[in-house]
Amino acid sequence: MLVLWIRRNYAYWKRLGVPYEEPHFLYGNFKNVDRYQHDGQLIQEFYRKYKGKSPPVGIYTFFKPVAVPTDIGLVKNILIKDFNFFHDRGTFYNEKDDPLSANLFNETGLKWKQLRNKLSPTFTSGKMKMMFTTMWDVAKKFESKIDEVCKSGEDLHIRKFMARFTMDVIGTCAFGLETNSLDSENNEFFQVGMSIFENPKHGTRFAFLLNVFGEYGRKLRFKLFRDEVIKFYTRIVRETVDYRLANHVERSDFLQLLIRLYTTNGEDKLSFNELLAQAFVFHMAGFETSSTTLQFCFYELACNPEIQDRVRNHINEVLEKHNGQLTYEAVMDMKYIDQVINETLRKYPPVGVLQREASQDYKIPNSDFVLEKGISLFIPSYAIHHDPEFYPNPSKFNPDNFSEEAVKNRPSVAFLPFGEGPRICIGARFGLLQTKMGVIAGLRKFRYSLSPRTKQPLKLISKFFVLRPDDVIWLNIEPIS
Ligand code: HEM
Repeated sequence: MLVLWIRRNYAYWKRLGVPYEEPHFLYGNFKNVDRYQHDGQLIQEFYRKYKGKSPPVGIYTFFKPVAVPTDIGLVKNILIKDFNFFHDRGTFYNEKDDPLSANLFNETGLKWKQLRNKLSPTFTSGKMKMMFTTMWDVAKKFESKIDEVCKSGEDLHIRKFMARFTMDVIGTCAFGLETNSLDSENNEFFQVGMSIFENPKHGTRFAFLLNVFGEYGRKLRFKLFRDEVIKFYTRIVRETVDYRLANHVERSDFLQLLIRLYTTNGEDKLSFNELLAQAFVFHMAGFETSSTTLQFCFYELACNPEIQDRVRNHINEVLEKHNGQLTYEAVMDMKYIDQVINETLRKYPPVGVLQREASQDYKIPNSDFVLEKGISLFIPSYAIHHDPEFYPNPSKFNPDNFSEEAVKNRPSVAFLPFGEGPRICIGARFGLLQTKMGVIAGLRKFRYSLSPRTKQPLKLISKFFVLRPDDVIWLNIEPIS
């Protein structure tokens, strides 16, 4: 019976006449993910093979059919124009046993929409401006810690360093907590936060399996996160909320905005678990994505000294224009850094595949194919970012890919580091700002080159979805006189 069921599932794309990749009997087309490949690179193989031949290619995660759009027009329709058909991601969560998992990223339907409306005001440019000074205080400390490493003559372990910086930024901006990870890694915040990605409860493959069997997963009481992670965040958020309410403490951070929604009696009210899940996702999504971006950015700057010099000169020129004052306006004026960060996000998008699920049948325009209700979609952002049609010589690190002219001449959805449409990353502004602060603080006074200890070429992996280098990147640092 089981074999028949599996065979029937694996005949899905053939029955519909959609070109497809032959699946492995158990894993579908995801046999090598986690072990040899990250999901973005795997999907890239299918994208390259079927682009121009069929608007979607059919694959399977385990037994579930997944459509991979290979046509940029279709990508735009799914993410933006016909979003009403594709408002959910279809990712697993289990509100009852793992409250952290019922967050904005995983929520579906009306609940997602209401939550998104409530949370969007948290991330306006006005709010970012308010957080600027707090962020820059952490960045200055980051600069002084680099100075210490520089004076010691040791190489810089770039992953840990960047993670410590972004952990402290998000710790203070999201929770109002001085996490002090830059002083020492031996604090619970850093250790537990890092463990989510270093030692995830499930690998990418198993997380995909949970997406396939969501209902059964909930019945069997599967969780996305380890018990110690759930306990830690529940305790820390509970203690901080109780303290602020009892002592009438108000701060300009994300938690304060969530507390306001928690204490209101109006329609916008959040329960404690809803508050907890959002505080958690801001923390989790907020530090690792920016930290990994900074890591790849400094790696590329070390490999491309002329670009590194150009960024440093640009910082100095803009600062001079702003009377030497590092203000929010001066940072916004540093356009070449935006180009460098965008090029980093193009080459190394932290999230290499965007997920969607069809909530109703969808006929693909100008074709006979119908994406049926319940079908998963994997938008191949990593593959699109490495497509020579949009980026000539895609393996070259070239910030000029983001000159005004170049951006104008490309479809907007050819650049998807934050996704697109109503489900675009809610924290994109914050992520970009903290990454930019890291670049400024890291580059003003120091020059970087690749240490011989760094293995080349870089091998990419993704544990728990976020792309990162498999081996440690070590950099040499020199002071700039
Ligand atoms: C460089 C930094 C970041 C990158 C590259 C990034 C990337 C992404 C991507 C690709 C998505 C999925 C979008 C889609 O499916 O269309 C996403 C969603 C999300 N991100 Fe980010 N992110 C970053 C920073 C942040 C920060 C700082 C926060 C919070 C403080 C955050 C919170 C979220 C949340 C809550 C969602 C789910 C949004 C929804 O479904 O409505 N991210 N992010």
